[in-house]
Amino acid sequence: PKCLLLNPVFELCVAMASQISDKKRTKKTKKRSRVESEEFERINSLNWNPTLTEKDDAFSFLIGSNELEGGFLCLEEIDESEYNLGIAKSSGGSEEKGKTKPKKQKVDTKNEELNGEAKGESKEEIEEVEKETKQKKKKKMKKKKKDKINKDAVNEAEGNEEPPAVTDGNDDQEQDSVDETEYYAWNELRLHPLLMKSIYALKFKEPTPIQQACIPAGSHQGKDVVGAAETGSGKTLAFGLPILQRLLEEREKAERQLPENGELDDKVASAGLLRALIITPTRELALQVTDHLKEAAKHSNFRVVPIVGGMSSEKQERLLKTRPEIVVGTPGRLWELMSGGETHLVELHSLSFFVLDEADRMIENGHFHELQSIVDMLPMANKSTDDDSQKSQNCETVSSVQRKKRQTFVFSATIALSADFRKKLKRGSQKSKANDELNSIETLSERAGMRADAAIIDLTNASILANKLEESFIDCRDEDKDGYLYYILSVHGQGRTIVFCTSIAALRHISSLLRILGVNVWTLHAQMQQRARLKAIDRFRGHEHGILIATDVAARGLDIPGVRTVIHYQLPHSAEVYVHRSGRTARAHSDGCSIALITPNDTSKFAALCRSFSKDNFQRFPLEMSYMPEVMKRLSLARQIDKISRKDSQDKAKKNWLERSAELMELDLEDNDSEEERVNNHKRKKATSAQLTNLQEELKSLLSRPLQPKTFSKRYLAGAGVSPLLQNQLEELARQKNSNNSGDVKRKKMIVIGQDCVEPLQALRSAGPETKLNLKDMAEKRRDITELRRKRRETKKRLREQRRKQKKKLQGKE
Ligand SMILES: Nc1ncnc2c1ncn2[C@@H]1O[C@H](COP(=O)(O)OP(=O)(O)OP(=O)(O)O)[C@@H](O)[C@H]1O
Repeated sequence: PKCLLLNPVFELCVAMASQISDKKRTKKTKKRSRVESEEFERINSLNWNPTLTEKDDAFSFLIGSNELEGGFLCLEEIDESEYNLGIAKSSGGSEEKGKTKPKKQKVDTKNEELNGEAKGESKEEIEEVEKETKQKKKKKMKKKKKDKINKDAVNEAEGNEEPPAVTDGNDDQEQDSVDETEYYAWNELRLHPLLMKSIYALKFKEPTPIQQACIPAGSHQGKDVVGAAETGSGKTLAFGLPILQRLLEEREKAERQLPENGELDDKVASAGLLRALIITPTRELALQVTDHLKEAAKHSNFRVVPIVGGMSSEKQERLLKTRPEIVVGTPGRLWELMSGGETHLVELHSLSFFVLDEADRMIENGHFHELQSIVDMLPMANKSTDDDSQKSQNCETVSSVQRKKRQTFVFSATIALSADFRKKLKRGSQKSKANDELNSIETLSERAGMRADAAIIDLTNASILANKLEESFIDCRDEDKDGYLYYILSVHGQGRTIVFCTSIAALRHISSLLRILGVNVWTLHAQMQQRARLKAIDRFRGHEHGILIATDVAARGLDIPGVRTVIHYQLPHSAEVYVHRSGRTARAHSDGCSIALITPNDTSKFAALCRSFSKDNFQRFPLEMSYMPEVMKRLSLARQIDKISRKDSQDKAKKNWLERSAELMELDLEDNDSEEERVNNHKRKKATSAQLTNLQEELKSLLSRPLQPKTFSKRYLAGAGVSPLLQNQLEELARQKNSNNSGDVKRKKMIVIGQDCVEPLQALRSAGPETKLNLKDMAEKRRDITELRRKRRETKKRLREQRRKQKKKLQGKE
């Protein structure tokens, strides 16, 4: 912060501290660097092969790898034990300190052993080094304590906030295995060493732009933040790290004060109180954010608990009894517990951070009533005490200090920031309209207590879409959609794919068809049980080429590495949802592509979508039409099978319902059918069942072969679905045969089917620019169609009028 930089005494202290730590680090690393420089010289002398492909490079996974270990919490895993129910309820910093110590020692020894082994030192030498290190450590700890006290005195005299501790790399030997220089981009953000430890573990080499912008504003300047950045750009840590940073600083400050005046600081006394409340629109997102923050808070021992619907309230109340500092939840369940007077959730006087993730979704229907109630319960600096006590009936004491200090973070990839956002905030803070509905981001932020000097960080570009996302579309008739979907999934089914539908009916329709066609898919929609929802995501996550068919419940926030393709089977209702859906791919440092299936009815919607992203041309997804006859043949069989099976299960369900109802009412069901009808029914059933068997067998035989283009003949070699090695061998064989037949012009070349079995992004990239669709052409075509329709309507009207007149004339004559 500026105030710290302006303070010469503080600057001097920091400079001295960093000099001392630099000297120590130099001594320690001297020996190691000698060994390393020899090794570097040897490596430098080796020939570098620039043609080495990423595939051949055994170490390519180290570069730009995004296979991050995230992991969803399965419902079965959400257990009290995970949230340290054993921890004493008011766990102060000292307790946590005590808890971490033995672990530290264990890690130290382990690392020292490893270091010793690596350098090939003798046992005596290792012991000597160990002794020396221990002595140095003791001396250092003493000095550090002294320094801290001095620094604190200076800071307090100058009225400054405590700067984050400067790490010298010796505190924790665990960091020795990490090359800190690779993480130099984080230095500017001056994060607490315990947070840096988590960042090393996560292997995030540098902060993302939104993190770079939000961390100083949110942590060191203590500002409210409105953050907008593309999907997958790391917004969770952009608000998560400032929260953890400030909580750590507070804890350390209070711990230092303890031995001096012998009294507990307010904030230490409030340990075990709710400090941060994070609200997300979906349960899956809440669990994911919890997971992510837990990783970041791993070394600082702050507890993060998810409170979401679909789990038993009692279980969640038990989790809240552990008094976690950070709660992440969805508005519905949070409000249910808050309105029921859940102690931990209504003690809001201690709340220092209020976060709205995916804020623009919160103001949409279905969320804002509960959210409004939660927001109204927050102690506000600009409300009168009467108002407060009325609004927060269950809220206990309201400390004005906490009220003033609460920070509000509002984040989304598609925040619709109006030009006079700041002005509105300012006006709002002077005159709050109690009856306003939270139907805009501005009113929502204002009512949540956002201050007028909030940092507004908007890093979205004109198109709002992720940078590394390639978009495309397929224009088709309604009845061909299923065919194209099956085509993409079978010819280009590489990597993970999410297929988005707008309605659950459409989701059920395509998932049933695809399963009949032998494509393994998982489904996710809001009507599913929470346990099944989490299981579907877990399974999808666990399968390299998994396919998830989902409604927009999965559109926001879901972070699954390796999602290569997003297919919009039905276009979403808004541009925002399109952005979020497409944002499930091309996350962090990865790329990906989206494919929209556009029917004639969708064209105007699609054009509006393109306009809102300032795009005037869109790429057509390249299709190999010779596959389509085979695709449609399979699809036709699958549709017939689906129809028969559906009818059968409907009949069974109806019969079961009738029988159950009769049983409940203690009635006997009479069979009114005549003998003839019964025989006919039986015959019909038998015929249907035989038809079903035939269809299934026919489809089975088609599915046993790879998908073939129409011109398939002996000259083609089937290569789809085979291993890459066999594929190469087949291609080589085809090349040999082609070169042998080169004189025969009439004979077709031998082609290996499946050689275009590449992921959609690759197919799109190799398709070339000629496949781009100009939106202006599209608009012209649309105008022509509208004109044609208008003319048709007019002709019809004229004809109707003529007929009416003729009829009248005839009646007059009669
Ligand atoms: N500094 C970083 N370096 C590398 N990866 C990061 C970094 N920060 C976060 N990530 C990873 O990037 C991915 C996306 O992060 P996150 O879910 O926070 O994005 P987001 O911006 O909230 O996306 P969305 O708008 O879709 O919700 C996650 O897998 C996360 O672990």
